[in-house]
Amino acid sequence: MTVPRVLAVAGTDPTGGAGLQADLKAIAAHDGYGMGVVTALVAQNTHGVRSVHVPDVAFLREQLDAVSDDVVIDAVKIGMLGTADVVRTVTDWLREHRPPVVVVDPVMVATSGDRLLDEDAAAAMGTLFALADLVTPNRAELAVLAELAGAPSRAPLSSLDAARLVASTWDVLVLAKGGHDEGPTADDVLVSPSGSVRRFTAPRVTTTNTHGTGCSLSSAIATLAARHGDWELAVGVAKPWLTAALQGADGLQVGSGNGPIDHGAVIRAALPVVPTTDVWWDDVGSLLRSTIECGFLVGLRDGTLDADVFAGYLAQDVHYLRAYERHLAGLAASAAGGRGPAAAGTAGAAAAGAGRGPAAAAFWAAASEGCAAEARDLHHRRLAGTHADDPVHPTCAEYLAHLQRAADSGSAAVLAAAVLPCFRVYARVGAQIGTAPDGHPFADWIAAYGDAGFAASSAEATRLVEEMAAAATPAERGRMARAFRRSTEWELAFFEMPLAVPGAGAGAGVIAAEASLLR
Ligand SMILES: Nc1ncnc2c1ncn2[C@@H]1O[C@H](COP(=O)(O)OP(=O)(O)OP(=O)(O)O)[C@@H](O)[C@H]1O
Ligand SMILES: Cc1ncc(COP(=O)(O)O)c(N)n1
Repeated sequence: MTVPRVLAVAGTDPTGGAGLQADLKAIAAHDGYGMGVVTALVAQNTHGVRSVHVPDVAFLREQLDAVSDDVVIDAVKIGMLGTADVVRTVTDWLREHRPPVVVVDPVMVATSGDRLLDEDAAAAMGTLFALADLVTPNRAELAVLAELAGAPSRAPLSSLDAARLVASTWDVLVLAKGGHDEGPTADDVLVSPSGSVRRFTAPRVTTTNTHGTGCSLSSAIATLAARHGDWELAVGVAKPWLTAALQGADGLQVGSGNGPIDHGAVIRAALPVVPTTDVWWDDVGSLLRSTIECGFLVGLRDGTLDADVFAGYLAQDVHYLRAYERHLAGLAASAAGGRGPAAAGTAGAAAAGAGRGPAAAAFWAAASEGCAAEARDLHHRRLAGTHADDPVHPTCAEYLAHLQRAADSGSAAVLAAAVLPCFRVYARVGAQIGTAPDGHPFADWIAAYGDAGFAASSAEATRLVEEMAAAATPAERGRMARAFRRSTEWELAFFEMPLAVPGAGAGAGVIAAEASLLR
């Protein structure tokens, strides 16, 4: 089954709620390929129409021909036409290039009350209807069309009779929309030229954000009719989609008047939720591969690493852990509501209370204590007498300076993102290295990397950072992402440091080459 190629011929709405912009969203929401020919440029927003510019009809024809000369059109939806000249131009084009599905939404007056079709143009609509499969008037438009079809203006017909008259007059299906009716349901009635009727009912949604419902419904129906080849199926699928879009409308917060419906409501509900920290993790994929493959870790895994090189690495690790321990303690204090990096208080994740509370504080405090114990143990057990007095290597110093900047940023969320790679990279390295055979020179170290408790800590740290990212402002989330990426770069540099050629920058070259674009 190919993706339906659906052309919308309509006016514009720069705020994206109605007209061509809404059409394209509705078509995309139903897995169609949307195309658009502009009949009128409308300066409007959720409060109403400010002005309308109708381009020359010769240009309109050029737009229409540009599409039909090149693309097979499976369905066309016609919306705002504006003037009688435009109606005639579109009608002439349609006579020559009639696609298999033609839906006309006879847009006459906007929700705001502004006229979108000249009075003399309504009369020209009849010839257009005769070329259509389906016409979708609202209540007021149906009354005008019924009059055009010869109904007496002094004794108005019921909606059903008006729809039957319009359908039989132009041999077209009519969907008489009930959005402007009252009652607990919003019912649309599909009437055929022979007078048969099918009612589509939906709960009425309590909202003032109904801008563009008509445009969206007709585009959805055109796309679905092109796919299913059946009008009742098309209306039956489009109607609950529209109801869901209305239910989501208040959540959009677009404009302060009659806002748009949420065209993405149904799709969003079906999309997988991708945690922010997973997005960051994917972003550093190549750094992680370089880390796993670096000479130091390969030597550690296969046991060929020089013991003195390893001791030199551990000496730097001790320097690192002592600072890292302080940052984790800072996060614990901040999570507990005391003095910590968030105390300087930017509005954002910390202010929203994310990643805070006694459990978060206890987690960071335990992690900090774990670090302190690890540093002491390494210092006494592994380094005794060898590298105990090594000065801080520039790579280690720069990584720590990066963590300090994160701590000084005033955002606990940024600091939490900056400390996270140390958890995650080590847990990943542990999982990758697996278990060492008996007698392996670095067996105890490899066991520490692969410790299940450490993997669980990494998962918990990730969960807390995820919470903070979810509550952060976009700007703060961006700073978190960059702090995370930068720390991951430093993790790689740290592993490359022991085997780096002296004077070559000891890993700093990697940072220069792969550094984040923005710090
Ligand atoms: N409050 C509502 N709750 C549920 N459905 C609604 C509501 N308002 C409108 N609808 C539905 O929206 C669709 C459009 O109907 P409506 O009668 O409002 O057309 P319209 O006036 O052409 O739309 P527009 O607001 O774009 O001009 C119909 O399916 C209608 O039943
Ligand atoms: C270009 C254009 N087409 C149609 C409508 C009707 O939509 P609504 O009645 O929801 O304002 C509109 N406002 N603008």
